[in-house]
Amino acid sequence: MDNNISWKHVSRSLDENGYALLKGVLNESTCKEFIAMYNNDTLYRSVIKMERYRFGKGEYKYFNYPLPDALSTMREKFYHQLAPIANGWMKMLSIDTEFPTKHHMLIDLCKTNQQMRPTPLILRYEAGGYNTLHQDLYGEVYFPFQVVFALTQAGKDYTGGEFVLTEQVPRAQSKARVISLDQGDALIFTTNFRPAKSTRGYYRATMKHGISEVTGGVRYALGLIFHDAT
Ligand SMILES: O=C(O)CCC(=O)C(=O)O
Ligand SMILES: [Fe+2]
Repeated sequence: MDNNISWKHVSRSLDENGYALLKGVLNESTCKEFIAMYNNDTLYRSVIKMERYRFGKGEYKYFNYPLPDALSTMREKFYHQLAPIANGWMKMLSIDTEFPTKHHMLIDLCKTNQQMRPTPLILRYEAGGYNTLHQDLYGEVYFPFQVVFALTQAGKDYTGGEFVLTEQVPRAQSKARVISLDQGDALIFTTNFRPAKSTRGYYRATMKHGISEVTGGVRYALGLIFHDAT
């Protein structure tokens, strides 16, 4: 993983937009290693066919514990940098939550709420696949940011399949953003809301994410969610 991430840029972009795009975080061989893991079923605790739950069309697999080392390490590193930003948001919104500095301490908090199952996942979509707008909340304990890594290359491995982020403020319809990811890029984004500024201070702008329809080829992505699930 590229360690030259500018966390100042990340913090500013999250504050302004609710997401931050990091170019070229994973190299091509690391992306291929994750894709190769997809068919190793010993690595996963469950396989979800998205149609069955009307989540969209495609398939994803939740990793089991112990996570592959590379994934555990990335989760700890990202968490450590994102926790202070999350705490800043909680303050802005007057929410009485303070996230611990280390990821294993968040996992301990999850355990106290019976959230014990890992949530990192790999997703796979073929032509016609898509992911409906949603939020990845799996219990009362949740970390407000998550990360998605593009494992395949748009325009080469697949077409369509763009990341969509919507933002909804009170008494208005949703605004959508489409974010183009290249293979190896990481997108950090808010799981359920961002602080938006008004004349009376900050309020919560609800955000959801999804994937537009894949029109050809096969698209893979790796999702890194920090809290465990019930
Ligand atoms: O890029 C993808 O397919 C995953 C999008 C998503 O829902 C996530 O990362 O949580
Ligand atoms: Fe998601």
